Amino acid sequence: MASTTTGPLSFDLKGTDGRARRGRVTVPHGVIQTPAFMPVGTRATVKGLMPRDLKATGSEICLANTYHMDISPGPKIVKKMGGLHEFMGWDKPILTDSGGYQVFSLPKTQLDEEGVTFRFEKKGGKKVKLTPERSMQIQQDLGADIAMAFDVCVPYPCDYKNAQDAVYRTIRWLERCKEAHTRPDQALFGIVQGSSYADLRGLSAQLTMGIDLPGYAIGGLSVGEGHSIMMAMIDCTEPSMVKEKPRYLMGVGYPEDIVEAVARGVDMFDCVIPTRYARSGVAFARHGRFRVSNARYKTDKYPLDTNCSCYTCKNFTRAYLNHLINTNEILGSALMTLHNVTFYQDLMRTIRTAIEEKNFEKFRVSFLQEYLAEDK
Ligand SMILES: CNc1nc2c(CCNCc3ccccc3)c3nc(N)[nH]c(=O)c3cc2[nH]1
Repeated sequence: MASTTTGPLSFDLKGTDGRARRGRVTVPHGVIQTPAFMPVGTRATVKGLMPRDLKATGSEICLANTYHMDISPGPKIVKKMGGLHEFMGWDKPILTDSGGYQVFSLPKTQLDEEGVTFRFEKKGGKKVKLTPERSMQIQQDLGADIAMAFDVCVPYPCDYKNAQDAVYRTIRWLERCKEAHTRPDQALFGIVQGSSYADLRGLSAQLTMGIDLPGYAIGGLSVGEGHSIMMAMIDCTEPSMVKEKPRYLMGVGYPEDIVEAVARGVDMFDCVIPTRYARSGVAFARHGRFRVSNARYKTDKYPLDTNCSCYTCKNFTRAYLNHLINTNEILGSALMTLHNVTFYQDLMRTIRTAIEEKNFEKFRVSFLQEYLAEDK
């Protein structure tokens, strides 16, 4: 087993099956078995789940967001309260994003070499500037185990020149992030960009690998390009990424995206899908996803997924969840979220076992066959 330690993060590559990898990430607050799914908790909470429930899903790490935390309550308060782990009552690993991606989705943002300026409407349209240095300061105050570099994630589609400019600016900003990042117990991850251009993906990967860091993310995907371009871009990027450090595909994704990305060498994932879809009444199961709020489930006495052993599936019927979601009851969001995140974590556990047993390809084919079957 190859083990690589860079600062506060160690990565053990325990085995491979084709390009799929079975590993383990160790950071100050604990161990993350990979391939891993990281539930998104934007404002220091995974919406609808108490930390004890989040643990029950099998989640070993959760995410919080710099941009949202900067607005409320502000990093200085979180720091004063002992940092994110103390503040949110989560003693396992945490990862924070840099805020770049979030501000790009806001209207009227302005980008220049210094950083990104955006208007924050809640403060009476006050202009706020996020820079590599400021993003590092906020993330160091928040105190997550892993911090993300401040990058430029271009929308899709994007013309070649803008995508190329974003690749070079992201590298210049990564240098500034590394310079500004001094917290010894926090790992900084670089982010590879390049939009949907194979040559820019390879260039960005090589330039990013040239900056020694504990781990690296594949950014700029899951922005509307669709599954096949996403997979093609992973194929352009992954071969240039160092094998002995973790690879994190940002913002991905549906179960079918995750399974196919694991097959291409990705170790870590994050996505709002299981939590956001739960709140809108969409449940995930082996045979695909379905909207339990649909009238056909009004008298359905079965659990969401008969294979699932989560608290929701052990105690409640689809009929009851149909009722809760259709009456907008808080319990509906909580029970659906608990199930969906458990489904994702059970999928990751099955993936890890399949890689260990060297039958990941067989698992990939059989999972996709059942999950994507038309006769839902
Ligand atoms: C959904 N598709 C997608 N998401 C992307 C993100 C955000 C990933 N989610 C992180 C998060 C963490 C805490 C709270 C909320 C979200 C990206 N982040 C960065 N920095 N760079 C990207 O290129 C980039 C690309 C993405 N595509």
